[in-house]
Amino acid sequence: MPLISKYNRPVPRYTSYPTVPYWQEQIPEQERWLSAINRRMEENEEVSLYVHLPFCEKLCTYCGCNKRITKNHSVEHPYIEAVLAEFRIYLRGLKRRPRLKELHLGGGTPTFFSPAMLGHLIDGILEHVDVAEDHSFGFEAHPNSTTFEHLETLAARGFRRISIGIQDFNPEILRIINRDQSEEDVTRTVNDARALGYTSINFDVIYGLPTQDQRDIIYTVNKIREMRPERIAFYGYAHVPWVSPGQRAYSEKDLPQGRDKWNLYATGRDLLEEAGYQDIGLDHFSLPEDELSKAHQSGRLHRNFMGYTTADSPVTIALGCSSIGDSWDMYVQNEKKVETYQQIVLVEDRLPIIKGHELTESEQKVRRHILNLMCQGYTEWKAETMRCEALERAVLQWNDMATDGILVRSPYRVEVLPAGKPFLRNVCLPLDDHYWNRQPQNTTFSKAI
Ligand SMILES: C=Cc1c2[nH]c(c1C)Cc1[nH]c(c(CCC(=O)O)c1C)Cc1[nH]c(c(C)c1CCC(=O)O)Cc1[nH]c(c(C)c1C=C)C2
Ligand SMILES: C[C@H]1O[C@@H](n2cnc3c(N)ncnc32)[C@H](O)[C@@H]1O
Ligand code: MET
Ligand code: SF4
Repeated sequence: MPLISKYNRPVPRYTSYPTVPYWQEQIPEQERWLSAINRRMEENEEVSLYVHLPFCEKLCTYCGCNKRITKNHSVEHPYIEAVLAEFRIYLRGLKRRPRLKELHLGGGTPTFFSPAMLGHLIDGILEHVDVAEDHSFGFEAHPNSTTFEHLETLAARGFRRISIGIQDFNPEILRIINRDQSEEDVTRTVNDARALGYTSINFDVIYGLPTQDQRDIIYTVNKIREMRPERIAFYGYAHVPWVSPGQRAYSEKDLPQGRDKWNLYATGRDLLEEAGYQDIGLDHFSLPEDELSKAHQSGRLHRNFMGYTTADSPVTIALGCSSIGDSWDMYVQNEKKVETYQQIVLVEDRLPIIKGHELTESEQKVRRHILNLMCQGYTEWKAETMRCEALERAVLQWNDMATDGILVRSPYRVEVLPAGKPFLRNVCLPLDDHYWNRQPQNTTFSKAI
């Protein structure tokens, strides 16, 4: 397939636009960020809350997330106190009482924390907010540390969604990526979650792990078919050893690349579709009865830093180290180092913002087009409000892509074809003014496939 060689180059994942490497130099002021949130909340007091819980007991060598490895659980208490202190700083600055629509505990490993500590965290948040009737609360679970008590504690506080890190089911692959997890751990977590009333279970799975081959993907997808989680995040392994030195633990020669990696993806996708999962766009599959599939069909899909969601993008307040907040016209990111984060919040009593970006009007339009492509597979600009300069360059490049058969063009419209779905990131690239003004060094983004 020649398309692979043409499109398999470093491309941003577009979890944000502009992407983080192109954010402004200056650090945004706390007051500016608070007024951006307040402005947004004047129209809609709903809030999406993300809490980053960075600790893990053991390093999975492929991991590209912001995490801290330790077996010392005395870190739990000061960290939770810092998160609650950070939330209180927000509450002081907000003009309205938030109505909590989404709550997501990400990591690192939220289940590193004891159930009691997580209960304390959630209670400390819920006491200051109203909860939206159609709220969606979820957390990331490591199968080897998720107990019945964790699931029970969070279910009692309104959690109905759980995302389980699987990566691969083959014990040999798990050994190579230094991951302690058994099939029994996963089955137990899934069964307990279902028994406790969780309605949406997600599995994170990765293709392209070191030494992973067709048999591993088939084996893994067959296990998925048996357990039937509502959603699958099927990620391509991102090799970024300059950010995640743990990835130097294995030889690059063992990484499936190019056509081999593509075939792993294609096999996984075909088997998932055969089992009734729908491809809803970049990396994500879901069963037709799941909210995500329904939102996809009715055009209500939204995408944020954590993947796809169904909400109409309320403001995201992000707590914890390295978290990213988003008011649609502004992003901020928190200090990444645990100790510095805690010092700023607990001692200096201010928000730990270390970078951010205020979007210009044209950046907001580009962001809208990228979201449309990622969430609906098409975008349009007949309306004056959707026009921006970036489209002039984009249209030229899209016309070329149309001849490759990955998208169709019509006046004021571009639509990605099924054959183009794996190249969604490439279809967004022509819109990225920052990228074309200043092309990055090779060590910024991971490859498309
Ligand atoms: C739980 C771990 C997380 C994963 N992604 C994120 C978290 C917290 C959120 C995230 N992902 C990226 C950014 C940077 C934002 C941007 O530039 O727009 C954030 C905040 C993008 C990203 N993700 C990975 C890499 C290498 C990059 C940057 C470069 C690029 O755009 O390619 C690796 C990676 N991390 C996660 C996944 C699923 C993943 C790759 C598939 C989890
Ligand atoms: C949160 C999820 O992110 C995925 N994840 C973490 N690191 C990487 C990487 N380097 N490449 C691809 N996916 C990754 C895992 O599947 C994890 O469960
Ligand atoms: N840490 C958990 C796991 O690996 C959750 C996903 S990775 C952030 O299973
Ligand atoms: S994959 Fe999950 S458990 Fe493993 S190091 Fe990354 S955050 Fe921790």
